[in-house]
Amino acid sequence: ERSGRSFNFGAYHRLETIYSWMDTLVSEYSTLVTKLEIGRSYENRPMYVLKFSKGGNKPAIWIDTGIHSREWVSQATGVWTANKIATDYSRDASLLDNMDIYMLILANPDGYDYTHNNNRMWRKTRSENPGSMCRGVDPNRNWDAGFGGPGASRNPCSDTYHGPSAHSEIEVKNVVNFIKNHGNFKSFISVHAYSQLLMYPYGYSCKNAAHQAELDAIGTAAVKKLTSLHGTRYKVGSICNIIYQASGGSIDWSYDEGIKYSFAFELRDTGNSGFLLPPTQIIPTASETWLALKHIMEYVRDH
Ligand SMILES: O=C(CO)C[C@@H](Cc1ccccc1)C(=O)O
Ligand SMILES: [Zn+2]
Repeated sequence: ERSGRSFNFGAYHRLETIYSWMDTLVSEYSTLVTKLEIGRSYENRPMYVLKFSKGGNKPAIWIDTGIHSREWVSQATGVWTANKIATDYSRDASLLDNMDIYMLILANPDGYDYTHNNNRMWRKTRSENPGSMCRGVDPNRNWDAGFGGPGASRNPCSDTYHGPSAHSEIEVKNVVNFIKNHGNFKSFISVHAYSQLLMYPYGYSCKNAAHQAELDAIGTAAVKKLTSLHGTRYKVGSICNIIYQASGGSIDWSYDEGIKYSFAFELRDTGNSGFLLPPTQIIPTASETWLALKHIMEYVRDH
């Protein structure tokens, strides 16, 4: 069946359902979308990346959702966005004439499964920590960017535990290897929830990034378009300045790798529902976020 028609984009789905939906998307848009396995998780679940391309290997944009498993509107937005890219660009291919887009919708599959079957509020990976009863590393503190600095915990029982070493988590290592092997990413976008923020580096320190003014201008323009749809208000700024100091974050690593256009979204809401955002808000959230994503991607294409 056509993935776009029978699949309910306005609901939160289990891991298996999202995986099988990916296969219907690929089969339906086989000239545009391919599915790559970039590695496996700690519990041996495949990490599938969807590649959107008109052929060959062009300068690329990375989008990951669901790195923190409890932030369900992030993965749901990833699913909606993948479908949107496929449906829009199988007709109007302007963006994909010059760029490829890679989407990792389930960046933390073990954690996502755990939120459905055990603990809805689980955030981290599910790796075992030697010498501790507590499991999991915060995958957004595990990157080699100010690793182990302020804004992460050395306590395995903490939700911001940075892990024994940078890239200790296979879920992080798989992405690092993929990005390095590809070697031509221009943009790295990581999607979280909640707080309604569009952030750029750095988190590991409150110093200005070299391209701070440009990133701020892009973010401000992107958020203006987002707000135009449903009036949702976002703040723009560096991670350290508008949320808190956080070391070992993914977009700090990508920026310091030379991927200039590195951003992190914090989707709806501002705390009323928090991580338990009602499914009725999935499509409005994904739709408004698309306007910001599209702005960023078109800017990257043109610069
Ligand atoms: O999960 C969060 C709730 O989405 C906030 C994010 C804020 C953040 C986002 C990107 C890089 C570093 C920190 C986090 O603490 O990792
Ligand atoms: Zn998060």
